[in-house]
Amino acid sequence: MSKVLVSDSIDQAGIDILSQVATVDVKIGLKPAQLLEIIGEYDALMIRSSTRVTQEIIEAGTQLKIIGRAGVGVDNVDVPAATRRGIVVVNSPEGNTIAAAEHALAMILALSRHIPDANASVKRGAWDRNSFVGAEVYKKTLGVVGLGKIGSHVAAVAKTMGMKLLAYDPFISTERAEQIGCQLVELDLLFQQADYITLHIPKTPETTHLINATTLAKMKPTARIINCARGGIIDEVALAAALKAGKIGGAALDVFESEPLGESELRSLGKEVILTPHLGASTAEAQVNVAIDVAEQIRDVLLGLPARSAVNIPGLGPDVLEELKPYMQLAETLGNLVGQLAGGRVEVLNIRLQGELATNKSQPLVVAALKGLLYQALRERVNYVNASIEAKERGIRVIETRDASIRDYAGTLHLEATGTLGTHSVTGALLGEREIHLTDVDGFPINVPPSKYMLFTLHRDMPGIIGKLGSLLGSFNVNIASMQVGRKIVRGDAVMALSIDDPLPEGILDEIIKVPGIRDAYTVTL
Ligand SMILES: NC(=O)c1ccc[n+]([C@@H]2O[C@H](COP(=O)([O-])OP(=O)(O)OC[C@H]3O[C@@H](n4cnc5c(N)ncnc54)[C@H](O)[C@@H]3O)[C@@H](O)[C@H]2O)c1
Ligand SMILES: O=C(O)[C@H](O)COP(=O)(O)O
Repeated sequence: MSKVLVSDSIDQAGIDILSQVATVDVKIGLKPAQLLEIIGEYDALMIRSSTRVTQEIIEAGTQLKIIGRAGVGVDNVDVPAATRRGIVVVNSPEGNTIAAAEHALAMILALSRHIPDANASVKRGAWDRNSFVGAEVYKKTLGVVGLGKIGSHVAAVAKTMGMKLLAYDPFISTERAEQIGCQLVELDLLFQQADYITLHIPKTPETTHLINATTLAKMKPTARIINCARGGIIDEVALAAALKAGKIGGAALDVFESEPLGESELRSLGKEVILTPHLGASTAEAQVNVAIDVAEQIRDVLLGLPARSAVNIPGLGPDVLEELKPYMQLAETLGNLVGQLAGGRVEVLNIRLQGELATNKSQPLVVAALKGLLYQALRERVNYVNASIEAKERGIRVIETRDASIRDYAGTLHLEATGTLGTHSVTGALLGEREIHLTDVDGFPINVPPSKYMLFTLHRDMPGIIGKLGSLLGSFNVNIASMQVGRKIVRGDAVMALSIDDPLPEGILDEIIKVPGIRDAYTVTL
């Protein structure tokens, strides 16, 4: 049975799903050295934002197949290191969207009405109604930096509170922003005009310290800034200095450059600052959502199925996956087959996506074909995550073409590879919902389902050749399960595809090509 390590606090709903297929160990609060010591035992790791999955951890995780992040941000995971090792990294892109957005909205209102400090003063026994006079958000300007899932929800709710909305997001169209009721503006203008600035962007090299002494100086002295996105987007030292000097009105932070927050000037500031310990996703509802979402993906990957929200398998979103799933196996089988026909050291792989597969959405099929192609060399070490990198590192030139006009089946895949045994090609399609059929080998039309052990011959179409091959195989005790000949013209060149029950014994290929009329023979194991 597989083993899963859960190293951050995850809702029981997720643990229950994992337990269907694996032994689950919940070990929260492990020190990096402790995690390093035990990670080698596990097939999957499930985390939130507290566990740092470094390159060292990934390298020690020799059995790891998947790292599941029960939340959105994967900045605590060395994703490139996982990708190189072929480990799938999955997250829950939407499970905590509402929770994080509502936390940001709560911060806006709490900051405006000094709720935390007023509450603390009453609890201390005071009844001070003068120190906590607040501000209304109605008719104020909210600047939303990052108009993605969370930013859009914040904007939509803020609109209903009567706020004017400005937004900055270089990757969002003006139309989309207008749909949400936001005016897209340049960042400087947003900084200058906003009464509230709320951040909903990822932490990237471009966004690190986006809020710094220079940008803070552009804001209104009354501006309040909210960060429920990622620590490090704000330069905390510069923010504390600006708050102290009265150059900015307030700040509400849920995330910090270093978590847990250590010694910080921010802790000593008054009611103009609210600090929460990374609680954006901490609602009962969000925790159930993310735990189920990620546990299901871990379960699927452990069962050999693809994950729907893998961050390191581009293009394999849930909708695409649903449509392409049956074709992934076809692409993999054809890749494996053509790789063996072409022999080792494949230099070029031509992939033509035909018929209904001739769309950009079919990109994962290219990855699946590469996975199949590399299987002979890498076995279980190649997967959807690292197939493209491995192909690149082996210097395989991949040429993709699309041809929607080829419509002999709904969708067909044509692969041609050049390797040590020359250039060979295969074409395949699905019959019915998911039955894989080879429809062409080396340009000769055939119609056979692939089987585990196969033999292909290139021969002259002439009387007696099938009988001679059958007798030869019989003399080596090889049982033929099915056989089909593909030819273009009578008595011209032809291809024979045989499914056999066992692997071909050593040396028999040399005997086969001695049969008069047979020019070449290839055996493959799929
Ligand atoms: N505090 C929490 O507990 C909590 C919970 C969930 C998510 N988050 C964080 O919130 C942030 C937003 O999450 P989301 O789900 O809305 O992500 P998302 O991907 O849906 O949206 C991010 C948006 O940022 C935009 N963007 C990227 N780079 C930008 C840049 N340089 N300037 C302006 N915009 C840029 C993108 O175009 C996108 O629209 C992430 O950092 C995520 O990790 C925090
Ligand atoms: O990226 C996220 O999903 C949030 O930062 C939530 O983090 P958490 O799961 O550790 O609460």
